[in-house]
Amino acid sequence: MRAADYDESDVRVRPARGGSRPRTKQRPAYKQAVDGFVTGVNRGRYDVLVAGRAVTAVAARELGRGGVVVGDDVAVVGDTTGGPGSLARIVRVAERRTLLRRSSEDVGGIERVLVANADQLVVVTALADPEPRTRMVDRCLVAAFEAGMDTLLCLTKSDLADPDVFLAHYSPLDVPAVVTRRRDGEILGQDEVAALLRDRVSVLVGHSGVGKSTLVNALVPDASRAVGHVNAVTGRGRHTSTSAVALALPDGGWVIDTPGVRSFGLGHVHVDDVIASFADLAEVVTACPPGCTHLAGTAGCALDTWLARPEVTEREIARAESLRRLLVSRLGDAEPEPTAYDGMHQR
Ligand SMILES: Nc1nc2c(ncn2[C@@H]2O[C@H](COP(=O)(O)OP(=O)(O)OP(=O)(O)O)[C@@H](O)[C@H]2O)c(=O)[nH]1
Ligand SMILES: [Zn+2]
Repeated sequence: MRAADYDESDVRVRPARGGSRPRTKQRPAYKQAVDGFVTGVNRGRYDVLVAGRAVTAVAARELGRGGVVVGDDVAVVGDTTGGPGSLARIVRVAERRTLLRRSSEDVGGIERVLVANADQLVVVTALADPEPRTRMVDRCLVAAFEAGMDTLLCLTKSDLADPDVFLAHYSPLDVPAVVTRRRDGEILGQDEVAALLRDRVSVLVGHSGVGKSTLVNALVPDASRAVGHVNAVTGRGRHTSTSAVALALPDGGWVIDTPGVRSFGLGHVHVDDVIASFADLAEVVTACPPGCTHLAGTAGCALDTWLARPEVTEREIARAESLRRLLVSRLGDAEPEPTAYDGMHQR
């Protein structure tokens, strides 16, 4: 959506109390609105990139609390010079292409949008030190499937452990993977990662210590400066923030780092959201009884019938098992006890 498409008629008008006639109080015309891209959120202030300038903005009240998130394409009015002390106003949020959400299990399952419009979720996992947590990886993949995002596994520290067992575990899911390792103080495989991120908006998630910062700093040469800089308006260092921040990649595209996100509450995810990412199996389960959970041994589940075919292939069995594993990972807690990944062989 371009800014030129906005005008007064786009502004949501609250219906007047006690009558059907909408309030026609003087509203600003937004013909002057310009396009922006939200790169950060900090205590009610938004960092918006407008024509290459970093602009600080507030959000119009009608957009609601949490109505603007990192990754949003917005229309902005007011002072968009980006000069010291300048403040612009976000008046409109464009329709979102994807929506990465989490539900908080503690606050009655309220769901919160984390990032808008991202193309892919990059799950960063160390092959050792710390040990990979496959359940956490599974839950990230489920969140990405629900969000409508592509997925990428980024396996770090292959200098410490062989990636083969991990890769074999995930191959039935057809999730692309890239492996990095350190040699002589240099991280190898970074160019491959950069190529997979080019011209796309990628959200990076990963547990503490997996090497995510190392990767981000290598991909975005001035990342530490961007993250550490002190906000001109609030006077606070942005590194104190735990919310997502979008960093421009030198060759095009964005990396969205999520320092506060270690897990996903998946209470908002439905069985169908997961199955939709398995076109072949989605076809099979159309024969299931209504409300089928598709878990092994569920009465009447068409997956079991399909798996019992004499001509069933090993690959089909592996895919069905992987799907069922993801469906189970959707249940349960967001923060399980850390478990060592069995079957992993360290060098
Ligand atoms: N052996 C090995 N160590 C690595 C590799 N990449 C990063 N490390 C080390 O792993 C440790 C953690 O790396 P960070 O980049 O700080 O990890 P992080 O995921 O950002 O962790 P937090 O900062 O806690 O969120 C550091 O000591 C890195 O030097 C790698 O490929 N191989
Ligand atoms: Zn079923």
